[in-house]
Amino acid sequence: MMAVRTAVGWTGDAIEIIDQTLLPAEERIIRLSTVDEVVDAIQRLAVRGAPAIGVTGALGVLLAGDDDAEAERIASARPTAVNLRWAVERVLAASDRKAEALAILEEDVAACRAIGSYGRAELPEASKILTVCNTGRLATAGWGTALGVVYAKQEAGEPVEVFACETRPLLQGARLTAWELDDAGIPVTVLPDGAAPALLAGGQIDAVIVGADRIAANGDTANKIGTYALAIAARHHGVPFYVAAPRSTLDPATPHGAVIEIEERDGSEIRSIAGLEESTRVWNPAFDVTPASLITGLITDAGVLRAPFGPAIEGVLS
Ligand SMILES: CSC[C@H]1O[C@H](OP(=O)(O)O)[C@H](O)[C@@H]1O
Repeated sequence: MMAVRTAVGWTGDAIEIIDQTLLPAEERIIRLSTVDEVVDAIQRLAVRGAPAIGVTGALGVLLAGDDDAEAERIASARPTAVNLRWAVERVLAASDRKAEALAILEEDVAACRAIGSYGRAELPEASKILTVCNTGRLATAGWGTALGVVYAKQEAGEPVEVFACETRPLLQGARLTAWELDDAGIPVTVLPDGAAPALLAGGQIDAVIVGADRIAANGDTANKIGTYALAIAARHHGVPFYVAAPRSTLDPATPHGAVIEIEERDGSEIRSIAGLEESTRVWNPAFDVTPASLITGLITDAGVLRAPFGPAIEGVLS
């Protein structure tokens, strides 16, 4: 079994993940020993979160043997998180693929800690943070990105409280962030996604911190659906809005947010909540794009990047 209770680990000949579809009711660790199992786990969000699926993809290449077509199935399992294809292609190009895959895992652990440290320095000592989706140890190989900032504050003995949007339709906030933070002894309040602007209007939130699935060269950021609405409300109420992500989520090949492919998921994820007929039409995008103009800073493992984001991103990737 995994020593560290994070999203993904390597046993030496298989991948182990926490099956996040079962949380919070059950913390079950499952083994992924084939490419089919890896693709299935990524697509049904048994393992999820841009950095975590990147690490899973990297380790998945080791299960694909020398069949690059099988590795491509992993890289294309979900389209929006840049980390997945980036990690698969980096391992495919390596002379020692196992060493490269394990290096990607260890780099993510270190990146999470660096993000935590840089993010902590951005916030008041006692902070109330609003977030969406899940960006903690269930979304990375380490302690998380946006939630990594929260864990860094806890580790430093600074008072921190989190308000977590439930994050419909799959409820990553209500099911996963609340479970993680309760487990860590960090105060967390779950709220309906639609209540976030009213919470921001109340003036008690010190910062909004979210994760990212792909950050374009100009700083436009794709993240869980609902993030854009948070950014608009935060700007309207003068609350700082940060995106926390490792450099592996920066995508210089994508010039701006309008060209980021947004994963559209099956309508059954919505219909099942409301008991809708199969004939009911549904639009179920998994992500949206927040324009760089609404972002206060990009908290990365190389520091906090500020506008103009283009040169700043180029600087940390050069
Ligand atoms: C550490 S950021 C992870 C990022 O991925 C999540 O999406 P999903 O749960 O569909 O994998 C969400 O966008 C998070 O911000």
